[in-house]
Amino acid sequence: MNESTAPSARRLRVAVPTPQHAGLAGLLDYEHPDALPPGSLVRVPLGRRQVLGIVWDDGDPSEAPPDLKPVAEVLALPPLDGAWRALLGFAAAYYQRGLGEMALAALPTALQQLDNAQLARRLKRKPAAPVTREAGASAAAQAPVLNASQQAAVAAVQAQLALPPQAPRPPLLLWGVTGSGKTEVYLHAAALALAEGRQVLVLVPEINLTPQLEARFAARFGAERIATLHSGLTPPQRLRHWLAAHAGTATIVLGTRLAVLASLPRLGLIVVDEEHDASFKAQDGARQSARDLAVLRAHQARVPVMLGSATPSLESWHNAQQGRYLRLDLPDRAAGGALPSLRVLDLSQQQRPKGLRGPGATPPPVAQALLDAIEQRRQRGEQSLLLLNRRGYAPVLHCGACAWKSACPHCTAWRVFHKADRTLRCHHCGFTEPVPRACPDCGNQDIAPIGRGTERLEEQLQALLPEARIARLDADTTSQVGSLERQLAAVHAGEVDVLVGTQMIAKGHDFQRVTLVAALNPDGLLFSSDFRAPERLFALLLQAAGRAGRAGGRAEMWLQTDQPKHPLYLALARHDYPAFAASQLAEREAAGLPPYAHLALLRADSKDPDTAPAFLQAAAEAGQALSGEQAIAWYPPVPHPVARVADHWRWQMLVESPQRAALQRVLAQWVPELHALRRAHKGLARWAIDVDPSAI
Ligand SMILES: Nc1ncnc2c1ncn2[C@@H]1O[C@H](COP(=O)(O)OP(=O)(O)OP(=O)(O)O)[C@@H](O)[C@H]1O
Ligand SMILES: [Zn+2]
Repeated sequence: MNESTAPSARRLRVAVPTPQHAGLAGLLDYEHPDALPPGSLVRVPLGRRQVLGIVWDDGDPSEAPPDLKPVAEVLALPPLDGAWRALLGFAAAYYQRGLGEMALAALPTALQQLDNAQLARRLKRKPAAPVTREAGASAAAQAPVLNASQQAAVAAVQAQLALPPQAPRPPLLLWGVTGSGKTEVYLHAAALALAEGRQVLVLVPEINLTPQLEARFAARFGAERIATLHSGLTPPQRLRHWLAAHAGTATIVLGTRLAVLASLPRLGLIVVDEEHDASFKAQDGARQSARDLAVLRAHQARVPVMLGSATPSLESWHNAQQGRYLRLDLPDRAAGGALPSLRVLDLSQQQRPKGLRGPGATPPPVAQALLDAIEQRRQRGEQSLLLLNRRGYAPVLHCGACAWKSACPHCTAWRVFHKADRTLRCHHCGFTEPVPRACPDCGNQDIAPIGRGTERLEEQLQALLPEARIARLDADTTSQVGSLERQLAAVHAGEVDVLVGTQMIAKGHDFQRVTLVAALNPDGLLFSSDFRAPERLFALLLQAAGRAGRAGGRAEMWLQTDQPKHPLYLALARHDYPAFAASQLAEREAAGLPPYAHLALLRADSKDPDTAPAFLQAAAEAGQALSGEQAIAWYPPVPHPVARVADHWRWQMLVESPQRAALQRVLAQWVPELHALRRAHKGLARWAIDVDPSAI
């Protein structure tokens, strides 16, 4: 024992935000006179900076060497509990990230900047009232009487809540057709957990779905109990809501994928709505899946987790078939309406509508029969939704004289023509320029848009239906704070006859007057190279169809396609998700794809075209040498589907194994080698491992 160490000086292991690429696990030693409970938030010196850190485990006084740097400040906050630290520990290991990096990234950034006095003031404040229409609704909002299937689903949650801690709790997969009252099940299940004094975590895939769900929870339970966590909050808002969850004053925490890592000391139930949605998988940082972490978190915390969807992910469906998840079905619409019938329009058989002929006219956006159906709805005071999964006016501008096209100079992609502000915008790197008056290459004045996005659809439709009130909902029309809420309110109020939009209009909304939904150009996804594309397309179309006929009465879903007999569309027409899932799972099994195999991608970018593939090639060789007898397949590097973005060449290589544990073991051995290889490939801009990638 070192005599010069003060007897009370403690050595503490502190998680600090060192990036994984620095090669540090993220736990560094500091000293402090007192024992600090694990989970304490501290400020510590790191290099020349002072950073936020988390005391990770118990200190050891006997080992404290004399040269340790002292903890600079201890934040006056309750410590992060052991369950939270266990969750982060698992997540960092599973996604191959540094523990400190991942744990600190899960905390609000504003926590870095506040001193104890400021923090104390924040803690006294209540969470901000949610900004929603119904925010002021009384806490006594009426709950409908649940139907038998809903009751059975709620009973399953109740049974799990009553189990002793160590008893197994299979995740609950709530498979309910659109409009079957899944949200009502969540509300009742939440009430049970709240009644026991527990916190409820509700995850939704997209930020634009939070306002309406928040409104329903607020109407039932009171807005003051709710904290929201999503990327649309300002740093002070996010801090306030995070603190409310951490202190336990917020008993309902509702948010997008980042909310799964919130500190919830009294967690009692997790709900993942639209669990199939790809947005739950982060596309940067640790690239974690919030859905998968929700299942893990519930398991660790010994609380029920409910995954809800009309079109479950094939992974969850497979888990239910294997008996690992418990499936609960809501086969009927709660309010009594029938599911819409499908009308497939064979595009090759269609006539052009009047008024869109002559030179320069693009093919009609909607066939005449569909146009007539929309007009009939309008005259009856009903609404139509038109889905086109491409925003902007046209995906590319083109010069007829010299064949110039609006390529992005920084990416292997076209720049999209946006007519409203007359710009060409790259949707990959953001590079934006005014539209040239003439062809930049040959000076020809006649440069024309090719193809159609939502902006052009809106314009063309207005010409075809001059009396209709047409609105558009996409990332461009909803970029300003509050604009989404305003536009949705106009639709709910019946001030819109036809709503045109991207997938944003397809998900989750409880529109009461919509009786027709049309997908104008869905075929593209049928032939995508992404193995999950059919699953996504089926989910999107079924979700979209689900927006129609929610108040009862007859409703229709129209599809414009060149492939009227495609099996995916035939299954959709029967609303037959199980048949679709069975055929997809058979294909996945035959091809050795998830859920029958486990994947990881190593991605790398470089400014020059050669470094990234060379790094990946070396990485693949290093991997092969590691895996020995284990059942691991190492694939050669391939360019990313969009090969260059923002002047960087993007490459990736796939690692695959039929066993998740084997893949995890080999990845953990591989990562240190990658750090070494990275130093030997100076031109590499960045690299990252993506475990369970959403596309390959
Ligand atoms: N038991 C019930 N009795 C009467 N109406 C109900 C019942 N449960 C839900 N509803 C109503 O049915 C409609 C659809 O319910 P909800 O939005 O919960 O369905 P959902 O399954 O979440 O829908 P989706 O997945 O399509 O978004 C809502 O207007 C809701 O108020
Ligand atoms: Zn670009």
